[in-house]
Amino acid sequence: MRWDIFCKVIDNHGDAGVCWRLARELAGEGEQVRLWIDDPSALSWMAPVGAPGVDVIHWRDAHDIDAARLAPAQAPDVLIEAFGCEPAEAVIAQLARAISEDGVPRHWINLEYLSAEPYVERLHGLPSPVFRGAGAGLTKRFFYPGFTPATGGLLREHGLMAERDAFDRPAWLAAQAIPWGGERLVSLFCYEPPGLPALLDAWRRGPEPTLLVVTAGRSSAAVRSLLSESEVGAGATGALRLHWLPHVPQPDFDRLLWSCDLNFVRGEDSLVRGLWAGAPLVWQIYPQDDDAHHVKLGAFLEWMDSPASLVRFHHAWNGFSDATPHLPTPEELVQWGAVAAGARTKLLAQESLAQRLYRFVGRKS
Ligand SMILES: Cc1cn([C@H]2C[C@H](O)[C@@H](COP(=O)(O)OP(=O)(O)O[C@H]3O[C@@H](C)[C@H](O)[C@@H](O)[C@H]3O)O2)c(=O)[nH]c1=O
Repeated sequence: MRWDIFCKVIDNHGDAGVCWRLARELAGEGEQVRLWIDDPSALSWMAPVGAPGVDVIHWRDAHDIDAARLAPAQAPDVLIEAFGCEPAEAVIAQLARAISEDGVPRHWINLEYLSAEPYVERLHGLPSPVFRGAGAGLTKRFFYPGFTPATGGLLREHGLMAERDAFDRPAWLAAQAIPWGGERLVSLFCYEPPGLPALLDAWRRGPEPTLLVVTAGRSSAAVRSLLSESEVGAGATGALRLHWLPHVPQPDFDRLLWSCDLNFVRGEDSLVRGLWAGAPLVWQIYPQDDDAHHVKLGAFLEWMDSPASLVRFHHAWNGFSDATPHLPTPEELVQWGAVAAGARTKLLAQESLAQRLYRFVGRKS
């Protein structure tokens, strides 16, 4: 089938990250995928070598499409609109014309944001008639990723767990030049978490040595802003050593999470990757103006069966409470790890997002 995925980059890397993973996975299943994206710059490090079967096209090139001159077979079988981004009219026109001409079932899907809130099960799959523009008269359907069987599920490639099981941690760390000496290894991917200064301070004071692998971009800027020049230069402060990771391709980002004893993730895609890693994780949720993210975080923590210590830590890390995050004790880390592993087991018993997407469009995976 032909799949057209439309992606508008709003901010950060989640829009491109989710769309790229989906495109790559569908192409891996033998699909023809065009990923239309208005700002492909992040793909230069996220996916530097691309993927067979995925054409990345700049959104503006859609203006050159003359829908009236294209055969229906050139229209998408499935048009995926990521996060309500309103795909290019020319491709919608192509879809509409093909539907009217060849009678082949075609689909327009609005891929939504991930949440563990109950509304996701209610809204997943609902139709939304289109009244305006080139698509007037068509119906799109909502596809909500989620954590339960009644939702659209989570992106998970075939064979991911086998790869994770065969993963050689010391070899990968050495290949990335991450100078791990056997100490507690922690990854940091975040915005500017209110709990960061307290946590850096706690790591600095010990009691055990920690190597913090700081990802590129906002995470690294946030940490650097809290250290002195000499600490940044030395890459160390007290019991804490720091490694500044450059932007790495998505598969290496995943391997970073597989390597660490504790992962700090943010947004949407890295949360899912943290769940597949199965190690203790702490999530900085993408903040929303109306504080809707408070409820969203609560729903996720509840779905995870999080113990009180993990809930408290999340509230402090995200600034929902005045408390400062304390270093998790070894016992707490064990408990958080058990919770993460349990969550992963629950998810692995379910179909992946791509498998559910196939059923959604009436195909077997
Ligand atoms: C740091 C780093 C990230 N990545 C990838 C992993 C993920 O695919 C992507 C980061 O995406 P996220 O984890 O979702 O976090 P994010 O904060 O970048 O994206 C956010 O963007 C907002 C607009 C959305 O509303 C949020 O829900 C969220 O998706 O970047 C790499 O591939 N290499 C790297 O070195």
